[in-house]
Amino acid sequence: MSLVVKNGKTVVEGNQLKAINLKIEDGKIVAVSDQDDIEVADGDQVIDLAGKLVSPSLTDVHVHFREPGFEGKETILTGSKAAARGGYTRVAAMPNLNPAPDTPEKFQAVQDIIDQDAVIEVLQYAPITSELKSDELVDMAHIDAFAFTNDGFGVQTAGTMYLAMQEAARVGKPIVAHTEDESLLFGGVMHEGIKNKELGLPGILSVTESSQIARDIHLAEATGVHYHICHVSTEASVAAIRDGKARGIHVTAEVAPHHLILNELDITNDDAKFKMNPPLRGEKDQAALLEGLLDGTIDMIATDHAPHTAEEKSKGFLHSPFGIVGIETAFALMYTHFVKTGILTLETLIEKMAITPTSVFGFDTPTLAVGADANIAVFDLDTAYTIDPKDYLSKSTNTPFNGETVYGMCALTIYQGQVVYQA
Ligand SMILES: NC(=O)N[C@@H](CC(=O)O)C(=O)O
Ligand SMILES: [Zn+2]
Ligand SMILES: [Zn+2]
Repeated sequence: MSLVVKNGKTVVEGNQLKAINLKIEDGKIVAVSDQDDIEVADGDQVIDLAGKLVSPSLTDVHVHFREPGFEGKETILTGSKAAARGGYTRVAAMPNLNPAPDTPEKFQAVQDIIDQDAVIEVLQYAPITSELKSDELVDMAHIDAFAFTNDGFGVQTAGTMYLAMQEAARVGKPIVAHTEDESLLFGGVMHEGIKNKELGLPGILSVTESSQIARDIHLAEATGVHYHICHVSTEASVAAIRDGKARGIHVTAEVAPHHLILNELDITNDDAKFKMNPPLRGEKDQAALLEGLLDGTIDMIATDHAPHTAEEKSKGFLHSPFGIVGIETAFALMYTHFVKTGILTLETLIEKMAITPTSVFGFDTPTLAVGADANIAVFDLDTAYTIDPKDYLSKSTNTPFNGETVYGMCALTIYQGQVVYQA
């Protein structure tokens, strides 16, 4: 039995679309046509897309699925279903878990849950240091992760980071970094700018992030490692990355939709739905992130999907955990704020959400060509949708975007030829 997906549209270039019809068999795309001429045999399943956008499915290199240890917030099953609802068929999950997967055995235990429960491809990161504390390196040669990261925490000393990068370079794996110098934190919970003063809350300086990025870019140069930076949030960070790239250092970076769409002035009150790490920054930072995305300094969009329970998030900026969910709404929010407004083309958006997240890490790059794996996302660009927490497949609903009306919600996701989400 085959699956025929007809009457879609796909991007040719920029915002230019053309008709597309596809036939899928045994997990592969076996026919592609711009005419409605694909043969349908008895028993084939046919899905009529009525003009919706067909894209290679998305990849998110930064999610938190919380299993093992924090299953009340999310699990690999619920997180992967939520990702499928967002149009993703590949995600990379952060290792700030309990226990952290910092030995081959603990890593394999998470892999076993993924093998059993994940509805899409879930790649698990391993920590850089034991228990994500900044001293003892994990056994990088014997942990089967595609990359190492202490996300949630910065690596606090240059010496530890230097040794980690040296070893990662030796085993041919990237170092992925949450950059935060804790000696520059001073108890901050919100960007040190305008809003924290209005609300009387301790601020997080921009240099808390950018000084560690500058340090690490020099260390990456010295060690030759592929150094990838998580959730870049400040103007100075973008400048440091631009400079590093210009000097030929192997540095790559991601930005989260919330840092592109919002800034500190969007925070209405002491409500932790706006609390994430790094924080919503100033207007100049927001503009610099967009500029960095457009000029290629920032390679990709990653959601930093960080689920927390409503109870945990009810305690204001001082006492709630950092983080917001994002994987179910990232494409629609980006489409609504940047493509519909003419700032990004549809081609660029797909590039930053489906193509560069794969090419940067050496994963298979998805295409809509005959012979390719049938990993496909379909987005409805024409129907308005109000983001409703009741619709989430994630266990958690902590985001400031609930209630916002958007275009571009995912209508269908196909992973290895199987429908893993249908609206
Ligand atoms: N981004 C966040 O605010 N929180 C993340 C940790 C992280 O990504 O640093 C989390 O695990 O909740
Ligand atoms: Zn982080
Ligand atoms: Zn994170």
